[in-house]
Amino acid sequence: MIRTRSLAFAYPGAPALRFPDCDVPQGGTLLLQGRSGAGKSSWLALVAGLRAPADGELVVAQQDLRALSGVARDHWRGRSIGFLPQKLHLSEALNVVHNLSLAYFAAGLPASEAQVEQALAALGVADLAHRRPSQLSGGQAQRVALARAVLLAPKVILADEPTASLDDEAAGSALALLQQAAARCGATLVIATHDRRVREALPRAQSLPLHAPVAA
Ligand SMILES: Nc1ncnc2c1ncn2[C@@H]1O[C@H](COP(=O)(O)OP(=O)(O)OP(=O)(O)O)[C@@H](O)[C@H]1O
Repeated sequence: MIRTRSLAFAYPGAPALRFPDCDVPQGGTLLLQGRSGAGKSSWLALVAGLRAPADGELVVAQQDLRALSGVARDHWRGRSIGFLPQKLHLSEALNVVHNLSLAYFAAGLPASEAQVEQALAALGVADLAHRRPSQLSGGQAQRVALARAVLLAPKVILADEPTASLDDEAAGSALALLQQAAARCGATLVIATHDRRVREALPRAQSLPLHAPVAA
């Protein structure tokens, strides 16, 4: 679940971004929509506890994020949030299994290679376990990154423009994988997008339209 009230954030020297209130139940799907610069990535960073709000209430997966700081917030994020960033951030120094294992360190948990293999198998990429990221196609890398995002059965999955630069067939399959992964964890799914194909594919999803601040 995600609940925000009067949520605001400001980059130094920039006008405040003020976000509309939002209530998404556990297991619900939210499309975070708005054109480039409207604040989608900033909203995701607030909900992931990567940035602190300048103002407002923010409750994610039953946790009031204002009550958490430092290491406690990092561990909460590692256990509660599955993040599928637009740039996948897979380390070329590590193979696929070891890339996924980093999720345990971030959450302060002991790593389990068996669980990593299960997560890869659930996304149909078990045979890629010992490859380096540069040996994966774009679609395979996205599946691996999604396996990493859902490895610890997060309460909330945040996907930043998951269909950008994908053709129609690949976009459809990325959305189906995201929905299946969220359903398996009972997670709330947030997709930040300005791709109209996402709205068409998920007609029943809640929508949170964002608007860029008007320059003073
Ligand atoms: N580090 C930063 N410092 C200052 N301003 C920033 C910073 N990051 C983003 N902004 C500004 O904050 C606003 C919201 O940016 P944000 O990246 O959240 O938008 P977005 O909707 O995700 O855009 P896009 O679809 O292009 O990724 C924009 O006006 C942007 O220029």
